[in-house]
Amino acid sequence: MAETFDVVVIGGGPTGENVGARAAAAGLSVALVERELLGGECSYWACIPSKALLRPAEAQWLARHAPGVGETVKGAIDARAVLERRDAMVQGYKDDSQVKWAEGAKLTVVRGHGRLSGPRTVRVEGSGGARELMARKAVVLATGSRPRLPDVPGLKEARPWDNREGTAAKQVPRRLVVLGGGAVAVELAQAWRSLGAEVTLAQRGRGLLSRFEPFVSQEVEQALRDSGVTVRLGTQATRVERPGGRGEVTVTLSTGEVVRADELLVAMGRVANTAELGLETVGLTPGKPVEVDDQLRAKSVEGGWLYACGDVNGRNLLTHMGKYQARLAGDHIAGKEVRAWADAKATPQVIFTHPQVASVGLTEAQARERGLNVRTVLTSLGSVAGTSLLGPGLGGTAMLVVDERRRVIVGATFTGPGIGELLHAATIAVAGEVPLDTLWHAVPSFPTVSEVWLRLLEAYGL
Ligand SMILES: Cc1cc2nc3c(=O)[nH]c(=O)nc-3n(C[C@H](O)[C@H](O)[C@H](O)COP(=O)(O)OP(=O)(O)OC[C@H]3O[C@@H](n4cnc5c(N)ncnc54)[C@H](O)[C@@H]3O)c2cc1C
Ligand SMILES: NC(=O)c1ccc[n+]([C@@H]2O[C@H](COP(=O)([O-])OP(=O)(O)OC[C@H]3O[C@@H](n4cnc5c(N)ncnc54)[C@H](O)[C@@H]3O)[C@@H](O)[C@H]2O)c1
Repeated sequence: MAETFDVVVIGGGPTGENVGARAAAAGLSVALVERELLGGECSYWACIPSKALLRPAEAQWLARHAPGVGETVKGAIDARAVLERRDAMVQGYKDDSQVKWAEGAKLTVVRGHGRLSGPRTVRVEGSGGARELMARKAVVLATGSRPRLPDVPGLKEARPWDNREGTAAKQVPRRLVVLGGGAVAVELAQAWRSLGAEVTLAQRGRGLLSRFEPFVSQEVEQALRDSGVTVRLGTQATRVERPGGRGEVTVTLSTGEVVRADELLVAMGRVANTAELGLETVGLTPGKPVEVDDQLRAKSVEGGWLYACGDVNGRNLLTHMGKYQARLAGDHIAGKEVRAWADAKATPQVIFTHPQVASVGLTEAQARERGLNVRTVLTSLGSVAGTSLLGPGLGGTAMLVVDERRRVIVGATFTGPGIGELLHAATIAVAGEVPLDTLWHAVPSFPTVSEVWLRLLEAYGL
């Protein structure tokens, strides 16, 4: 006999938890199906542990630049203490506190692998057997993503690290090769280097973090080199050898260079978790992201009962954007009118390297592709007293992309120490379409790094 709920959510990561909580807060009954740990990839093997691994290196870097302090900060980071802190931040890979939270939010947690077995029905297979769940109003797919493993000869057999081992390893490898040049690659390369590993990063493209403004790539490359990471650009692995999948790994690059290491980390993008989700029972194609409309409903499924939020829909693979979609989907299921527009024009992101990278909205290239008449302004972070006070040698760059027709900011990018905390001002300006002439009256305090906003507006001509 099927158990009936108003809403059945498959996947209890940050997205699934939030959509469930939002719907439950509106008075709907919600089943939250999770096959592993409530809290998802983000809590245990992605955002949280990677930031826990990176934070000490940033603190050390900032302290070393602080006048009068730098000289006192000598020696290497205590890797054991950092790994212990990481373990604490991931709650020892246990989800008791998240379960408690979910129960407090009136969600019924169902353990097991969920899959659609037809319209509005979900079959859950867990250790206690199979259960059939029926959804009166909606089924929400929030199953996230998994790492993409390219078809490089010998790569799979070499048993490489992905984001799981790359964030959960119990020991620091002596030598680490990182394949990829996106967010995961740059963050984890710098993290493991700071803990003592010799790191070589090999990236196929000509630059790192290619989705950002081009200056970001150059600055992050320099920062990685300054941290002691060996960076190889415009190259990719053509062969990987590791007899028996253990011990030394040998990576041959397309340039002919051979790199030997103790571990190999693959950070080459993600694949939506839709392969074993029963999508075929409702006319969708397994293995691909579930395409959604602006109400987060799966396109081409009749009746509007199937939603997909977070990494699984491929819109924006970021926790905060998954949670944004989740809030809107939860509201829509509860009967409110919603439209998810921030995805397309005001997505913020912070890369937690030192220096940090923070951006929101469109890059100059994206804005031009959309046919906007744009003008950019660029300034150095070092131009304000707030940055100088952090210490000599700390700088960065700030850039705005302005839509000339409307005189509003459509994109902003910053690099610099702790700059992620400056981003929300830009996100408000972009999402709120605040006219530049109004922004001129948003006075930043002296002497904060935020005064860079003044320099940017002056550079624009205000
Ligand atoms: C190393 C790394 C660092 C990152 N750092 C950041 C960061 O700093 N900031 C940021 O915003 N983003 C970051 N991300 C991206 C972020 O982790 C994802 O965008 C986020 O986890 C997506 O949340 P989600 O709920 O959609 O999916 P997930 O977190 O992947 O959760 C999906 C859940 O669904 C469960 N599940 C899957 N299939 C089924 C099924 N059939 N039945 C039952 N349960 C199922 C899974 O077990 C999992 O618990 C990082 C990613 C990586 C890899
Ligand atoms: N701080 C953050 O916000 C943060 C941190 C980590 C991850 N994330 C998110 O998680 C997602 C996954 O990150 P990611 O770094 O794995 O993916 P990504 O898409 O950001 O980067 C993938 C990288 O792999 C390279 N690549 C892809 N295929 C390749 C191939 N066959 N050979 C060689 N190189 C190849 C690409 O050039 C690119 O540099 C991203 O969407 C990212 O935004 C966010």
